[in-house]
Amino acid sequence: MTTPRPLIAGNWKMNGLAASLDEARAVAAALDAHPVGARVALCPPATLVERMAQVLAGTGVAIGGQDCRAEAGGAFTGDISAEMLAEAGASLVILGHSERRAGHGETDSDVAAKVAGALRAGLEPIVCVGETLEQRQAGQALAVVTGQLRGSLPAALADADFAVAYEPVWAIGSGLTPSLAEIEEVHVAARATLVELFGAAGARVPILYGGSVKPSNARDILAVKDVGGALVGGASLKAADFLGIINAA
Ligand SMILES: O=C(CO)COP(=O)(O)O
Repeated sequence: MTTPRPLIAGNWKMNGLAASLDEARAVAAALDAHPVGARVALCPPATLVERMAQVLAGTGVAIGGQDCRAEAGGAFTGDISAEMLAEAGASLVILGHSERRAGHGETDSDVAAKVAGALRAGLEPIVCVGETLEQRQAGQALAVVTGQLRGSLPAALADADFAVAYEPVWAIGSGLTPSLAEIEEVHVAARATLVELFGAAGARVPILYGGSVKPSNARDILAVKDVGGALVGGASLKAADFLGIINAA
């Protein structure tokens, strides 16, 4: 059984106006000049998905959304559906990011419904899980992560391409990261849960690490057992930094 290529995905969050597309262009040009083994994706704000897809058409960089609503359409002011993202040119979507879980009250079952919506539209979901600092300090990190996986991953994923991202909430944007041993402990537990839920297919699902990944720590983190890529926030906004991480994979 071959190991899937690592996935390095950039999450621009609510950053980026049209001028930022130059950074995406620079990433694609560098990868064109020096192809890499990793799969690469950029997830801009929804307003830039279509234009980024046009800018990056024909390059190896895939485009993702940062969230979608579960329904295909309807009276849901301000929301967008997976079908809309797909039509705009996205092939992936980040779901269940901690900033959505905390800031928008998304529960595991909300996330599972969104995952089903993404599959309906043919998008590859990247499903995020991760503990808060309080939960880690209380010794609950593994229970939180495996519980979120069980609640957020519908059975329909058994026949689909998807990825999981372990993002400890306290490591996001903080410059702090867990130790390599702590990352391995969570990824190994996440792998066991994926195998329990999806059998052999669960053994192949990429489990990304996210939270203060930068060029200087990417190589060590990406070498950890069961780390199958990275979900990168701040360091994905500048082409040079993002390329430093991509080249560490
Ligand atoms: O939340 C993240 C990616 O989804 C991580 O953000 P940072 O890389 O900025 O810590």
